[in-house]
Amino acid sequence: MEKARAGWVEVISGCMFSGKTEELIRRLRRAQIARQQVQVFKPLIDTRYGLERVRSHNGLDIEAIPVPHARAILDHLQPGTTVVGIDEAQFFDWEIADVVQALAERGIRVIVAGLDMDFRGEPFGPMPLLMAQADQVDKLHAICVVCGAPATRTQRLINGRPARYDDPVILVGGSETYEARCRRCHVVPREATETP
Ligand SMILES: Nc1ncnc2c1ncn2[C@@H]1O[C@H](COP(=O)(O)OP(=O)(O)O)[C@@H](O)[C@H]1O
Ligand SMILES: Cc1cn([C@H]2C[C@H](O)[C@@H](COP(=O)(O)O)O2)c(=O)[nH]c1=O
Ligand SMILES: [Zn+2]
Repeated sequence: MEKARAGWVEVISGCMFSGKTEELIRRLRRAQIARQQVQVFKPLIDTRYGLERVRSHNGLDIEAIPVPHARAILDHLQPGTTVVGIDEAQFFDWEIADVVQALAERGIRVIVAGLDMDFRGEPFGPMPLLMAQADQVDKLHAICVVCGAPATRTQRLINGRPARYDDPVILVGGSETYEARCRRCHVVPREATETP
């Protein structure tokens, strides 16, 4: 008996503005050109660019299905789908790792994009687990807006000042609240006395 085609998991990670969504869309478009059947999912929490699209900071976009939790991806999966894209994976519950594994076991190529670290520089949600279980991981860099070096961190600014360590982890937003920064220029005050 012929063995089923093996699936594959790719993770595209990095800080905000590093080109994760751009790269996700590039890979998905190439898959469509290759006549693969593609489905794209995103967490319902991210409503920045309209409900049913994933969009990059420089305006590329692709149709996407918003889902309230990871398991719902399996409910929406169509029988002929061969490639699944998932954006903003850091916002999903931990079950996303099992869902991604299950898709790969069904022979599907899964391409996941998400923030590796939150604004504090700490691992973000299920991303470390997804990265550990992936077949391929690409960590992208942005440009530090302060010094021009490669950026690996995301700076959160509240009223123009660095957000403090005890701020809530989840705050949906774009360039009005976040900047790409290198390790040296990234600031997260821990103590009240450190805030100007
Ligand atoms: N500091 C920055 N460094 C690099 N690209 C930036 C920066 N600020 C804005 N951009 C724009 O953001 C685009 C990447 O957007 P996107 O793919 O949505 O990133 P991500 O999904 O990683 O947040 C770049 O091609 C560039 O046009
Ligand atoms: C660092 C950080 C980011 N977020 C939010 C802000 C945006 O809505 C997304 C990231 O989008 P992108 O496609 O990577 O540009 O995540 C957050 O909620 N908490 C954080 O610490
Ligand atoms: Zn810098």
